[in-house]
Amino acid sequence: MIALAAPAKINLYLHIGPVRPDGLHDLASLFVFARDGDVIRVEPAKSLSLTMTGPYAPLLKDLPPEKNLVYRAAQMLAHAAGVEAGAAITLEKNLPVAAGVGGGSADAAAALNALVALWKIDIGEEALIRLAFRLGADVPACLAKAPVNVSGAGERIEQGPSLPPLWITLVNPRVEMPTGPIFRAFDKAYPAPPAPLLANFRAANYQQLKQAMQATRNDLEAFAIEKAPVIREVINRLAAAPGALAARMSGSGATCFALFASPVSASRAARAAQARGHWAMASALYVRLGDV
Ligand SMILES: C[C@@](CO)(OP(=O)(O)O)[C@H](O)COP(=O)(O)OP(=O)(O)OC[C@H]1O[C@@H](n2ccc(N)nc2=O)[C@H](O)[C@@H]1O
Ligand SMILES: Nc1ncnc2c1ncn2[C@@H]1O[C@H](COP(=O)(O)OP(=O)(O)O)[C@@H](O)[C@H]1O
Repeated sequence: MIALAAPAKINLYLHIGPVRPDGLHDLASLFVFARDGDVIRVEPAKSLSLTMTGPYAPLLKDLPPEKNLVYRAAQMLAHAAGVEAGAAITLEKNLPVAAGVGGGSADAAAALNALVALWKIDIGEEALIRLAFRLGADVPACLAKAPVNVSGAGERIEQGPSLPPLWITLVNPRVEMPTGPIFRAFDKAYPAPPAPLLANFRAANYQQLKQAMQATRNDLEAFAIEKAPVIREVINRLAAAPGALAARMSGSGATCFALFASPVSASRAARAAQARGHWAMASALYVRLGDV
């Protein structure tokens, strides 16, 4: 049996540009990953099957298997590599769904990595990235767990900066925020945005990290707040939490995050959010390549 973490993805910043001919937006982002999230387990089997466990599994139970990103990842990989064997896949779904923390993308990426190992497939990195991108714009970046600079619509990935040790608190006010409509609201407000630029995100220490966060933004935040004003309150509370270095929304929302230099401060902020009835999780971040 092979078990792989499918960690929560966080966009430390997210700069959005124009729509491309393929309908996706050009973007520039720094993706980082928490040490916790969903878990994928794969075992040899004659055919392909998917079992779901965990607190958010019930939200996906009505999704037909061929729409589940994990099952689709397995089917596409088997087809691309000419694999006849099956796999018994288990998805432990701990992350909220349609939440801006890339749960489905992380699951798909972990399933690809796990099945490449289980089926002993010799697939090059570039071919795996191309296959991942067909599953979802975020999936290629989720193949890595270290910080990555992401551009294109998600298919261009480069090693990101090393960061100081960081802990993160993720808070979701239990609002589902489908990604497509948020991009469409952005298009209405900015019919001709400039090309998005990767930030020169230097963050060798906490002071630089704070400055780098102040110099960047999440271009989708205002549009998610329009749909769910509670997001603004969540960000303000996180920013005011003792020890918070920065707070922002991730992806298209509604999950927001704060960064901390100490695990105790991160856990305290998560407990405060849970006491208000929100979903919250505190975790360490993968901050450099050697971490993973
Ligand atoms: C916004 C981001 C930032 O990391 O994250 P999430 O909020 O989804 O976690 C991503 O770009 C989301 O990636 P992902 O969730 O994989 O998107 P997909 O399933 O490929 O696309 C869902 C929809 O989002 C829009 N979309 C997505 C990516 C992109 N670069 N441009 C887009 O316009 C399209 O309308 C698309 O139909
Ligand atoms: N394994 C999966 N986990 C979560 N969502 C999935 C999965 N497979 C398919 N989906 C679909 O993908 C959509 C986006 O989910 P998710 O990746 O959690 O959100 P986001 O892209 O905002 O982070 C969900 O609404 C769901 O219908």
